[in-house]
Amino acid sequence: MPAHLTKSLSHIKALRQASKSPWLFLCSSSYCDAPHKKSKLAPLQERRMIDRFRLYAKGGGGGSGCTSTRRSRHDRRGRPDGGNGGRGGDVILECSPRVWDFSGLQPHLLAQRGGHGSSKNKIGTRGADKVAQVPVGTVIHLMKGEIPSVVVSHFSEDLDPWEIPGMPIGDATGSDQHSALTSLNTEEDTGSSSSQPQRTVEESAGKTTQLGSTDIHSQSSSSSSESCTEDETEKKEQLQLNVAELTVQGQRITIARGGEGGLGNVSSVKVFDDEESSIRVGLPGSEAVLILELKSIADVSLVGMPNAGKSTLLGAISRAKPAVGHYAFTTLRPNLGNLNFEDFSLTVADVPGLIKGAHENRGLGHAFLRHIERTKVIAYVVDLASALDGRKGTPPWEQLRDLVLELEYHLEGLSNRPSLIVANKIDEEGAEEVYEELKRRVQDVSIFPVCAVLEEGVPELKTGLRMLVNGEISDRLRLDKIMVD
Ligand SMILES: Nc1nc2c(ncn2[C@@H]2O[C@H](COP(=O)(O)OP(=O)(O)OP(=O)(O)O)[C@@H](O)[C@H]2O)c(=O)[nH]1
Repeated sequence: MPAHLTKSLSHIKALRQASKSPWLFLCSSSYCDAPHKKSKLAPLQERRMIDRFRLYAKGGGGGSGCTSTRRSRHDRRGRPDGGNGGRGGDVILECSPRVWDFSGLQPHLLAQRGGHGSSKNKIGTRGADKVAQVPVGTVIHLMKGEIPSVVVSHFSEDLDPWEIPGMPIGDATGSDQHSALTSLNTEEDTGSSSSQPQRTVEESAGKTTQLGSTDIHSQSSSSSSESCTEDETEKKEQLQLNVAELTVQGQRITIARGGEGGLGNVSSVKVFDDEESSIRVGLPGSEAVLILELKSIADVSLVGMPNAGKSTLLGAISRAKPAVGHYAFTTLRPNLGNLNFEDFSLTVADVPGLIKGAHENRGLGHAFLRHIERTKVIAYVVDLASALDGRKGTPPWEQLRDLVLELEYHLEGLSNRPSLIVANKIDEEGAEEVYEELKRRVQDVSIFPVCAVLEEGVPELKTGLRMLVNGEISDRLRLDKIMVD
């Protein structure tokens, strides 16, 4: 036996012997455990969401048709009885609230190919669809391939007798479904979105509908340009079309279609010999390369520094139950809550805390600045008590200045939308004076003093939010209206 092996064997024997002694056993077991101990990962890195994802999808190829002849004693020449090949499966994206980002997605989605036809007229089996779940608020940019098509059959709600599947529907569900999959601008024709003609989508297994003309908000076009400036490589690859948005639970779109199966010789299609083989072979599935981008969709975003009390506030104004903690970045994902009025409801997103330098991807950075892009109204939440009693926090007016700057650095004009200020933690000692000072230093925008914990000032705030979303008031927080020392 080679010398080094003898040496290691004797080492193992020594360890075994040592483990019989209780003292040494403790030592050896702790030694053995060491490599299994989970290394402590930085929590933010560990849970950083994936909000952009490049996806390749390919539909399953069609199965081949069969060439077969059935002969019998009575029919010596025989009759063709080869069945057609089965159709390949589709690749489908399904909108689901169970997933929050794209971390669970595979970069290559391939659907199953169709089965081959066989004798006795048997048609090949249809290839299984590949269904991948994507979060609510997924925007799809197309780099290569066909425009995705809506799968209508998936919607579980029963249709009313007067509704025809696939027709544009006037009610809320229908309009949601309709607006959810709208063709967006190409980069080249940004700005001409509203005048784009209606696009018809090719039929996909008899389950497709027409895509409506685009009515995409200016934010989408700005986001497309923003996303491109952000990633140079994508720019080179020429992101040609931003094609769809998935906003309603259960929506499905086909991003790559399965190929049709080849014809069996039982089909009464006359073919010449040289065409024979090509017509029998199933067609390949379509291919697509997509960029998925996640943006949550809400009417109002609560924007504030970490620990300002945004999650507590969301819980106070809606039925949402976000995690609340006295440490920064308790919120790692935007929480959504519904604010219901008698005749109206609006969605509020609690966006994770922004810090100085968020536009350079500090803190939770870009991921959440993008969520703000998709909200109509901004509610700036400031902590009145952050600089009280010798605490080293930032006074509310400075918090506001930093927040506006971060939004503007991220995307010019992002802060220029209807806004209000929530002056939170009014219950703390000395907060009243800070609130008075805040009113003096910040002008032209409504300030609502609130104690989120005790739900004080919440009804007034709700009314303010409603009026902003409805467009009854349109205050904006402007940098030159914030007085900082
Ligand atoms: N005194 C007082 N404390 C509050 C109030 N609202 C929230 N807090 C406390 O402030 C701390 C932070 O609250 P969160 O709601 O987690 O703050 P957040 O802004 O969501 O924090 P991030 O998730 O880091 O962005 C918690 O300890 C809350 O209990 C309030 O009105 N008064």
